[in-house]
Amino acid sequence: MTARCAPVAAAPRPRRVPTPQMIGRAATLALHDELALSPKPGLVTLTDRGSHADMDAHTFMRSLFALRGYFVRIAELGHGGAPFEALEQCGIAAEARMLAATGGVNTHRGAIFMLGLLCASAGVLAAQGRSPAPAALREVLTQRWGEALAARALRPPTLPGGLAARRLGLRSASAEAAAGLPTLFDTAMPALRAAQQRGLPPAAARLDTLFAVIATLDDSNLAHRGGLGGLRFAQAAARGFLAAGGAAAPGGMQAAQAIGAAFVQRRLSPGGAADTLAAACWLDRLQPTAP
Ligand SMILES: CC(C)(COP(=O)(O)OP(=O)(O)OC[C@H]1O[C@@H](n2cnc3c(N)ncnc32)[C@H](O[C@H]2O[C@H](COP(=O)(O)OP(=O)(O)OP(=O)(O)O)[C@@H](O)[C@H]2O)[C@@H]1O)[C@@H](O)C(=O)NCCC(=O)NCCS
Ligand SMILES: Nc1ncnc2[nH]cnc12
Repeated sequence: MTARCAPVAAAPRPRRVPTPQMIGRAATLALHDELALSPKPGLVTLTDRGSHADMDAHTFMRSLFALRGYFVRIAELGHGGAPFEALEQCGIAAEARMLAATGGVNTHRGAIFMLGLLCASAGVLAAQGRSPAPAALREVLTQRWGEALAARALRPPTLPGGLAARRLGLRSASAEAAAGLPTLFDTAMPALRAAQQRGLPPAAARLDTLFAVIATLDDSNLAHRGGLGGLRFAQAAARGFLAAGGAAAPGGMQAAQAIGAAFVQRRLSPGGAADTLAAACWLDRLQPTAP
C-alpha cells in the first residue's frame, strides 16, 4: 500500500529584494508604460498630443531618457539612509535635467517627486533586506519622511497646479505625498489588481486604473486648467466610464476615446493621474501578482 502523503502547501514565492538599479530601471520603464498607454484622456500618447500644444511623445521620450539615472540615484540615496534634504536636492537636479532635455517643458515634475519618493522608499527597504510591498513602502514614506513632507506641503506653492490646489482647497502633490500617497495605495493598486484578477490584458487593466485615479485624485493639473468645474467634470466622466463596465465593456475603448475628445475640447489634462498610474505600473513591475 502506498503511503498517502498529506498535500504539501506550495511554499510562498519569496519576494525578490530589488537592487537600487532594479528599482530605478522599473521607474523608467513604468513612465514608458504610462506614455505608451492609448487611448488616454487629454494626455500625451505615442501618437497623440492630447490637450498639449507644447509637448508630444518625443518630448516625453527625451525626458524619460534624461531621468533614467535619477531614479537609480535616489534609490541609492534611500538605500544609504539619506535624509529628505538629500532627496530634495537630487530631485531638484533631476528637474533641471528634465527641463534641459525638453527645452523647458514640464513633462515629469510630478513623477520626479512621486516616483522619486517611492524609489527612495524601496531603497530603504532593500537595505533592510525587505521587498517593496505596498504597506512597507507606505510605512517608510510616513515614518521616515512624513514630517518633512508635511512641512513641505505647508510651504507656499510655486507651480500653477499647487497654486490652484491651494486656492480651491484641494490636496496638491505635496499634500498627497504627506498623506502617504492614499490614491496610489487605496485606489490605483486595488483597481489594477482587480482588473488583473478579472483577466484584463495589461492595456485595459491600466486604462481602468487610470480612470479610477481620475475619479478620485485632486489632480491639480485639472484644477489649474479647468478650475473646480473642470476637475469635477473629469471625475464624473471617469466614474461614468467605470460604472458602464470600463475598458472591457462592449464599446469601452470607444467610450474612452469620446471622453478624451471631451477633455481636449476643455483643454483638460490629468497629469497627476498619469503620474499615479506610472507609480502603480512601477509597483506592479517590482511586485507582480502571484501566478
Ligand atoms: C513637490 C512638487 C511636486 C511641487 O509641489 P506642489 O504640491 O506645488 O505640486 P502640484 O503643483 O500640486 O503638482 C505638481 C505636479 O505633480 C503632479 N500632480 C498634480 N496633482 C497631483 C496630485 N494630487 N497628486 C500627485 N501628483 C500630482 C502633476 O505633474 C504631472 O503633470 C505635469 C504635466 O502636465 P501639465 O498640465 O503640462 O503641467 P504644467 O506644465 O504645469 O501646465 P501647463 O503650463 O502645460 O498648462 C508634469 O509635471 C507631470 O509630472 C503636477 O504638475 C515639486 O515641484 C517640487 O517642489 N520638486 C522639488 C524636488 C523635490 O522635492 N523632489 C523630491 C524627490 S524625493
Ligand atoms: N502622458 C502624459 N501626458 C500629459 N501629461 C503627463 N504627465 C505625466 N504623463 C503625462
